[in-house]
Amino acid sequence: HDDAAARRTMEEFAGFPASDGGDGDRTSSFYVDSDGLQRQIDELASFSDSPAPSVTRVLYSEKDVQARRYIKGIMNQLGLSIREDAVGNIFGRWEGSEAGLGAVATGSHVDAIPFSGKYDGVAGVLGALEAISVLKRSGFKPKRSLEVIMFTSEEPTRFGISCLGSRLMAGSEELSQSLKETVDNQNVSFFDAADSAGYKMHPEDLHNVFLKKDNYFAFIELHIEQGPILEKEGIQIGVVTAIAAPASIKVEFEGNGGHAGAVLMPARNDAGLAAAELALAVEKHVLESGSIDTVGTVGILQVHPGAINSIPSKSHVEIDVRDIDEKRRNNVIEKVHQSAIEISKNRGVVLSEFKIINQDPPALSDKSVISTMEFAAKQLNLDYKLMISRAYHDSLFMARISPMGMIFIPCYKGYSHKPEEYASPEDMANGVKVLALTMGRLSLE
Ligand SMILES: NC(=O)N[C@@H](O)C(=O)O
Ligand SMILES: [Mn+2]
Ligand SMILES: [Mn+2]
Repeated sequence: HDDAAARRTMEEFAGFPASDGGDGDRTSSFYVDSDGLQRQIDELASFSDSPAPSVTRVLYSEKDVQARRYIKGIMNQLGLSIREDAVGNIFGRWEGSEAGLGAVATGSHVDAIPFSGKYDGVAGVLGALEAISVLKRSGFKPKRSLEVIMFTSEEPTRFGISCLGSRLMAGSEELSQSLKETVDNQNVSFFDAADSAGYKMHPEDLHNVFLKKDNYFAFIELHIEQGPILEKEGIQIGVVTAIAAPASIKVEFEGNGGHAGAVLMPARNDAGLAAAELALAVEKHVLESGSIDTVGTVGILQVHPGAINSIPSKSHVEIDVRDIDEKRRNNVIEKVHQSAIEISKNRGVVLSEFKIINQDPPALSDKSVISTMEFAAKQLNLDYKLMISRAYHDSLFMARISPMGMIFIPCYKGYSHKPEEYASPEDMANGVKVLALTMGRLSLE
């Protein structure tokens, strides 16, 4: 990919001759410090509650606080003005010449589910900060301000709520209410956990997290694809056109438990078997949806008391169902609910909870943001592919308050949510350049 084209574009943007220092010239207009970026990715991965190469970084944990401090350190070095809202969404701003105009924002998350990798979310935070460096190095002067956001809790790990920070930014009254009763599996309340991480707040402060609809002119998120398509097809950039609709359900069964030896099979009301049967029912309904785009996962299945010689008296199941077609997904959810009721009847156990935690609509990327990302990839002579995201992202909610777009880069065998997750420095650099060019261009609109 030739930087000359990018340099010409930057000159058009910036309206001044960019230096043409040639190879290795750190000041050349479009230089990505790949080594520096990789160093940051590795350093951030060290803030983990699980051994390398895995990363575990749960919301408001000590490691999360360390990671937040690390990100603010880089924002400081870049001379960005830093703001944090009540729940700890962190904003680093590069003031534009027309600060009154809606800013162009980018960002992602640094929280990581148990035993995952070091690129999910991180690529879109450290990569975004490097994109700002690229623009600053090129001498670019923004008109609209540029803002890098580190969202609080994209992963649903601690409180079962995904995209907690971006949902609130997008004005989720429902969430601001439910957080008042929300506790984690150690019975720690959301507010006590936030307080332990330095985010002391009162429930009514949650409304201050809400952002106005036209707060941002555009929001773009850089992310690893988390699927195998780009790598398989040898394409460098994914231009995301839509994000699939995620839903998550919590189910609890209660039976009467008892002695594994003394209670004969006909006399049992086994909550564990009810959970197992429901897990298979989820798979059945998803496979019968008639579309490959419907996916269903039982990522959490727990039985109580959890003793080999005790019949499970309680079971806890958490189900993740997604599809790019909201109606088709909701049909599956309804069928799963019917199965849960049937199973509880057939097995004489109580369906003590069937709670839909979230049932979000899919999001569409904004056409003009898409064409700007396509323009940027072309300028950089990078092949790109229009594609949908099956994973959800903070972009799903930012789309509610801002024209949204996402940039995907290939990742090794499409691995994600596991330690083997990997994106090459070259692919990271490509993503950073497309993001920088896209933000630069949108900032001048
Ligand atoms: N991008 C990403 O991994 N988001 C997840 O939280 C998900 O489950 O999709
Ligand atoms: Mn993730
Ligand atoms: Mn992510």
